[in-house]
Amino acid sequence: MKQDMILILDLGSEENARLAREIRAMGVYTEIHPHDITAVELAALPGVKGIVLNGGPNRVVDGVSIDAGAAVYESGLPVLAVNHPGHGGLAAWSENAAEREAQIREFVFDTCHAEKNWNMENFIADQIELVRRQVGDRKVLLALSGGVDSSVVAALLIKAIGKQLTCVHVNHGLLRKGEPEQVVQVFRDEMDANLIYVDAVDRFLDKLAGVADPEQKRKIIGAEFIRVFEEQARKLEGIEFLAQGTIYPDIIESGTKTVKAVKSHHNVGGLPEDLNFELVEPLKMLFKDEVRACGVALGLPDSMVYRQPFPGPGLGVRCLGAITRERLEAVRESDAILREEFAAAGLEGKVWQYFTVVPYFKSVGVHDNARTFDWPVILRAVNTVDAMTATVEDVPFALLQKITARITAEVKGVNRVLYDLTPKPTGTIEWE
Ligand SMILES: Nc1ncnc2c1ncn2[C@@H]1O[C@H](COP(=O)(O)OP(=O)(O)OP(=O)(O)O)[C@@H](O)[C@H]1O
Repeated sequence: MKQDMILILDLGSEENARLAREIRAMGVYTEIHPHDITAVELAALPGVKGIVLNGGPNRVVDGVSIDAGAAVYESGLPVLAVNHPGHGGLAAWSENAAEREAQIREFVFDTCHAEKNWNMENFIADQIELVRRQVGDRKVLLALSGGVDSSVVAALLIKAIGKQLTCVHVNHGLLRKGEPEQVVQVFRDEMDANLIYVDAVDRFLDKLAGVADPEQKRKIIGAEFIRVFEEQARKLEGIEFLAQGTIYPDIIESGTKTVKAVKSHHNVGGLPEDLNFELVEPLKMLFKDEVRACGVALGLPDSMVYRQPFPGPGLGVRCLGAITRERLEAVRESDAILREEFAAAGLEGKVWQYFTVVPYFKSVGVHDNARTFDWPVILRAVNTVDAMTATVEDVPFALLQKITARITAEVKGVNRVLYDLTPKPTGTIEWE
């Protein structure tokens, strides 16, 4: 490993992740570890130059105050205690941004003498080496959605182990226009990966036929995905590893007391035990913006690396109620027009998330002097910082009119366009 590291020990502070990002932004690598790290574990971490004990009110659990073990205080490494009474250090990080930065810099550079050697090039070189060491000449399987995380894992592993990696992309019919094609083009054609493309559209849509309940729809999509992926995995011989796009927030977001509670929501969970894979998770120490930077450094297209968040069940939750192929096409086509027009208007990357929804009722319209009875398309465009609350984008009226004209002219079965003006709360971002 080529990097110096500042270790942040988790005493329950909610701002560990923020601090870790701030230090990384200064060019020094950080990791967050549980407060009860042992001397052996500590010695096994490469390049540690100093330790921050980030305290705060949460370090008292059930009346008992958590503290780091003797290993930390006896390590001989510089230790900065913050908001951790009885241990000196700082009473608190400053509220003032410039002062806070100065406090961090003083510890990282003046006290610990850490070097600024955290960058994507070093990270990628290190991960390639680690993956090669872990995998040897054996084989790895990856479920590749075309989303940011699994795409970056794929690009990294192709670099590290080439054809020892097999990627499986499942087209369940609920992806956006052009996405399955882009996965094939980028990974099979341009990066020469072993890519298995599974056309499971009929399977998914048949299973979903007549199912109107949103929760039920999500469950069916999730369960069917596991089934399809498992079938593919069983057909392949000699695979010992499963690669996953686990990222750092997946690991630390639940860690108020300790980071040991690794969340499994990101995993291709639910695979039968007898498949018995060992995991390869090369992005598990990266924050989302670092994952994107890694993707760019590996040569992935911007449209893949900067794509807006997309729900796991895909367009299935935007084709309201029981999914039909016709309405699903109306969602896909109208979504493509919305994305095209937002990009042309310079809103791509500025608006957090925007998409279209097609409900299951129809309304009367007129086209070429004839009566129509077709669906409406609902446009949604929102901004949010944390997805807990969201505001509605103030889209220029002329742009809304242009999008309306295109959708009603180009999308089959649609005769009306509506704009959703509801912030969150009271409306959620997605409709289902
Ligand atoms: N259509 C698909 N084909 C293959 N793998 C998929 C597909 N959909 C999801 N996966 C796998 O399941 C994981 C979790 O999917 P989820 O929809 O929650 O996306 P995510 O957490 O945003 O990750 P990503 O950015 O890779 O899509 C993905 O990382 C990928 O490995």
